Amino acid sequence: MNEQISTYIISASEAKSMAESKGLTVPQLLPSLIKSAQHLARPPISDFRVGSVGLASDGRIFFGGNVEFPGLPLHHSIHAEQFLITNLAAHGGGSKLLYIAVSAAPCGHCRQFLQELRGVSDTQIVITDQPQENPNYNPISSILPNPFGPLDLLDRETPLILEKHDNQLTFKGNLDLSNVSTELVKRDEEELKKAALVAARGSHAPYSGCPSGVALMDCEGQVYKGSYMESAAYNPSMMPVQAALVAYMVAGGGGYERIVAAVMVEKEVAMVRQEETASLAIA
Ligand SMILES: O=c1ccn([C@H]2C[C@H](O)[C@@H](CO)O2)c(=O)[nH]1
Ligand SMILES: [Zn+2]
Repeated sequence: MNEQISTYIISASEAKSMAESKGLTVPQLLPSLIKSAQHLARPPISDFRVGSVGLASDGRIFFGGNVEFPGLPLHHSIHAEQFLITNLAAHGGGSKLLYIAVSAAPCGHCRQFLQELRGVSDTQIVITDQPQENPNYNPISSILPNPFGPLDLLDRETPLILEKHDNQLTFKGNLDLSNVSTELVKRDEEELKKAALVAARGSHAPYSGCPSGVALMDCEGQVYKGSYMESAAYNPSMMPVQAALVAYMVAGGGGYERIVAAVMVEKEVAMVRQEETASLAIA
């Protein structure tokens, strides 16, 4: 009954059969997966494991866990809900978030970050550590009434976080790769560079107009990319290194020491720059 799941995405067919075998609907299944999501968390500072599990409109289940980074300022941490949204944005193919279960009440930043999803007030949320015996789903609007969100700043046509973005960025000339490990062969450098550009093109940065993306490479030459994602309220934004680390973990990446190279792409002249913060995070 309580088997541990060590994957960050469950296919629609598997989700359906898991639910059926327990006599549950798929939304009812989510709270039973919270322990597995908590198991995926990496919180060496707080030792407080937060798990989140979401059901997407394509029937797949997406996981998120909180991630903390010793040696970095606390605002570099990834909250479980943010992890889940980043996972869904990267792998959901435009699917919406219909249901979300979280182990603990989401903080203010997470409630705000969720506003980046179009129509999220209708998404149903359940908080599993609440005192009542059978916690129920309620709309997100019940935990953040009177929200400030993307439509306060953008027109309705601007793509939101789970929608397709193409920022039309291109390289001006040869990218300076002098910071990239010299052990990397030219082919790997090119691949990393291209992946970071793809990530920057997919970045959700409608508020600053300064998209960015990061690509990481592990010691086996595997590449993981992450797109910067802004929040209408600015501070709960998801930085590109963190987004790439989410991709690394979702793909089953192990310890961070296996990451041997990183490339970040952003506009040459940008009001909002990631370079210094990104360098701090990957040092
Ligand atoms: O909404 C929240 C609130 C907190 N945390 C994490 C952040 C940090 O790693 C730990 C303690 O705050 O819990 C989340 O993941 N989500
Ligand atoms: Zn939070």
